[in-house]
Amino acid sequence: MRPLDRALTGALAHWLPRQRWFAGKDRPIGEVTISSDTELPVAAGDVPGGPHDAPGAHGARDAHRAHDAYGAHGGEGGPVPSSVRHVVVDVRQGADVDRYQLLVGRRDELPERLRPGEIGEDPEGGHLYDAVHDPGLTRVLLDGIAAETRAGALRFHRAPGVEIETGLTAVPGSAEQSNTSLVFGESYMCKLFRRLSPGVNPDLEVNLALTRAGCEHVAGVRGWIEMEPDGGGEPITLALMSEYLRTATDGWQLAITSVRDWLAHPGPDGHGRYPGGGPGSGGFPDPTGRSAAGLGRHGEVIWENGRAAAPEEHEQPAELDAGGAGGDFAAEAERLGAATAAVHRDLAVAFGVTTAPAAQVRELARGMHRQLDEVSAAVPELAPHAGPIGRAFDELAARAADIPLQRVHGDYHLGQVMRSETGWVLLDFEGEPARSPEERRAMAHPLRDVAGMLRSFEYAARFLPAGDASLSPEAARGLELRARAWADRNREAFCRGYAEAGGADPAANAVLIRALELDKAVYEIRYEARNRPSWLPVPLRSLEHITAGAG
Ligand SMILES: Nc1ncnc2c1ncn2[C@@H]1O[C@H](COP(=O)(O)OP(=O)(O)O)[C@@H](O)[C@H]1O
Ligand SMILES: O=P(O)(O)O[C@H]1O[C@H](CO)[C@@H](O[C@H]2O[C@H](CO)[C@@H](O)[C@H](O)[C@H]2O)[C@H](O)[C@H]1O
Repeated sequence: MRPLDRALTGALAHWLPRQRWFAGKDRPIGEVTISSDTELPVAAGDVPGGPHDAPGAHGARDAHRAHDAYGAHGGEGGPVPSSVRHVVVDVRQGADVDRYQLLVGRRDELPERLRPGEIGEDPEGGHLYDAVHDPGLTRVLLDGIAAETRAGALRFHRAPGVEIETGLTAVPGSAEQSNTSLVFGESYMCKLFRRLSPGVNPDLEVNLALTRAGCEHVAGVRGWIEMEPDGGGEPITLALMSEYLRTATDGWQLAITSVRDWLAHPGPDGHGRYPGGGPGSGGFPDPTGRSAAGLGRHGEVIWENGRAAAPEEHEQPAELDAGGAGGDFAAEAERLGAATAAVHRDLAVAFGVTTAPAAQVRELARGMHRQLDEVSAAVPELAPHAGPIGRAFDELAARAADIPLQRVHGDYHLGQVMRSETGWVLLDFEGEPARSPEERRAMAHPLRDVAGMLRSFEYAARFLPAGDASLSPEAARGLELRARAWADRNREAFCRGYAEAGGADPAANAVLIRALELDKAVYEIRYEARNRPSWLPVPLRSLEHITAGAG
């Protein structure tokens, strides 16, 4: 192995667990090996910070000369590379080996803006860094798609009939996400799938099919990148480039804004404050400067039904009507339900529908139990809820009947939808990142997506207070009552919109949807433990509510 590669793999063992998209934060890394390494030459161009933008960038035109590629002088932080390495690494953690892709740049000196992406040092001098933050280098992706380039095993594709505008600067997306997205100008969003799976990525497969079907609820596909595997077989999808929804707003942000309004909503006594700021934030002051009604200075319940409060745990006081606050989300939730039903209809046409016999439903319930056992063993906080959750799965098995199956979104939540000026757009048909490729592409009952979105309403409602460790138990209980009111209102509106637009009625499938929702909650517990441990209280609080009284 070259000293440079040894340095890179050694540094990655420390760097990878600190990345948001790295899925194995709960286990130590045994070994990192490079499975593919392709140098991508960056063509001359006008992108700010690009190789030819640096004063004195002599030698940069010959992209194949490794030293010159990194060795020209001048510009902010020294020489600007004229090529970037596309590296695929295998990461061994115990018996598991996961494959990740990286764009690795090398500079003699790292400018300030690239320092957060530093991976490690080159033994011959200089720094290796995550090149997704370097617009001078990431343009190679856009240029490659525009020109349908081939480089080593990499294949760049343009969507049929699409012209690509080049010369756009890429900025990494700022959203909370499992992959890395680059926004080119205001035109394209290119998502680099960080953890690679064999074969076509369902996000590409489904988005292409829905784009071809003229579905108005997806971002149109503009291109993609894939890699031919060693020894042949189906190409591995590396990236998907879609139309950038410039004016659209993330569903999660819209929902959180609504929740914030609701928590700050004044009530009859004029008391209270809005205390929370989300997991790990330590809280922040009431942005409205006024008091939240129903809640005391520390968020505790101080009024209910016009008197001092001491509600039963499951009581829903009349004042806790989440429709009363400004920024009510229910009309949007209903529209989102209708858009979801429309996409399910298009998916059914594009990929077909099959019937799962009752025996398969019982197998589904067994799979839910298996996941519950695994996650309960790994995350002790789940154990107290395992009994009621398991009983919901048993009930699904006991009442099993034939159900229809089709392709679905598979990991549906508020961060996967955007509200554009024309309506809701669904994103990211990749399925749950922790599932196997076969599971991600498997057909499922469409209510699985409905259950996913119901979980997301539970998350949005609790996200702000969940991170505030300074709340007294009573204050936390007061905020929990408010969270429930918001979640219930939006859950109901979403389900109504879904059923009225022709989707299966969740109310008529109560056993199935409860099992699906609890199964998703168990998945979330594992997801948070592995990826964002500070978020664990969010699904746990919701589980406390959902499983309370279930025996
Ligand atoms: N086509 C697009 N236009 C604008 N923003 C987008 C687009 N696709 C995704 N986003 C934004 O990026 C975020 C992450 O995208 P997503 O596809 O869910 O990535 P990941 O698989 O990494 O979670 C979304 O929540 C949304 O805010
Ligand atoms: O968007 P991804 O495909 O990467 O999905 C994974 O990450 C999600 C978080 O980014 C995670 O979603 C969970 O957190 C959301 C809030 O951030 C919440 O709205 C969802 O309901 C909750 O499941 C998702 O589970 C995971 O697969």
